[in-house]
Amino acid sequence: MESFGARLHRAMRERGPLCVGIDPHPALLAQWGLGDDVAGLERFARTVVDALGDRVAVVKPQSAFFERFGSQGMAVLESTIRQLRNLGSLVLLDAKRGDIGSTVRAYASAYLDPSSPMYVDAVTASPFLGVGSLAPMFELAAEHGGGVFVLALTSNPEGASVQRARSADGRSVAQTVLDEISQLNAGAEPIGSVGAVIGATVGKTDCDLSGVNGPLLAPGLGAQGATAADLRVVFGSAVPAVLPAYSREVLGAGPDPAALRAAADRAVTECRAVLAMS
Ligand SMILES: O=c1ccn([C@@H]2O[C@H](COP(=O)(O)O)[C@@H](O)[C@H]2O)c(=O)[nH]1
Repeated sequence: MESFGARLHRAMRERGPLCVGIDPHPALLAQWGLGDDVAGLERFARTVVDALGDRVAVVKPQSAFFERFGSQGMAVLESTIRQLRNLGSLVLLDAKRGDIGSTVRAYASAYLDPSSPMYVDAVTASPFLGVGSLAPMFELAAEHGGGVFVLALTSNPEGASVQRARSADGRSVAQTVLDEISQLNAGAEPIGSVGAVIGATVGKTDCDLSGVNGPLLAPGLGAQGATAADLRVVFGSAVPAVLPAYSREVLGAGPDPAALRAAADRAVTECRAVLAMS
């Protein structure tokens, strides 16, 4: 069975280094002429899937925008995941799950067990209860060729006070998370299946990314103010491992499918230029 790292590596080579989020904000639904209701949610998600599902390497539905419509929203999320998988893009569910290990086991079976209706290629996870508490996710991902992206240095300004704080041995919390990811990915080729989330907005960091050997998901581009050029500043020589992520910047071009595709193409061209410079 092919690992998530290998599948992602190939998808980025074939389709370009880009992750597009499906974030149906109420303001975007209105901008697209859709209601802030389940029918609007369904139409929004379907339009993004049809426009981008066969050309973007990774699509990242943001679970929160589906959850807010209860069980009907979750049904839309399930069918969105299914449609994306049929069109060949990798599905990264942005759910940022984390808990004590016995509960994480349930999250793992919800998202990383192929028999689950919510089965995706990869999921985002929060390490606030310790990276080790996420072990059931890492184990199930490894068993079924899935991936896990662990928050390290998030794109929001509030993250720094926790993530840049120093732990007892002098390393930042973010570096501690990255070092644990490095151990999980050690020896993996072409790249490991446990990724780190590092915002494109965070500026120069003193983090050592050289041993991570996993994908580096970079949200914060576009609507949050970061540009493709910032990727070099944040990631330095690790920039080839970056998976740039855009949501509102691309979605704002909709609902015209051709305009959505053009926005995604622009993003991939800009990012490819930066990633190729290293
Ligand atoms: O550090 C993080 C982690 C996750 N996100 C998520 O990414 C998208 C960003 O949306 P934009 O419209 O491109 O700003 C959103 O779903 C966030 O929850 C993040 O922004 N930062």
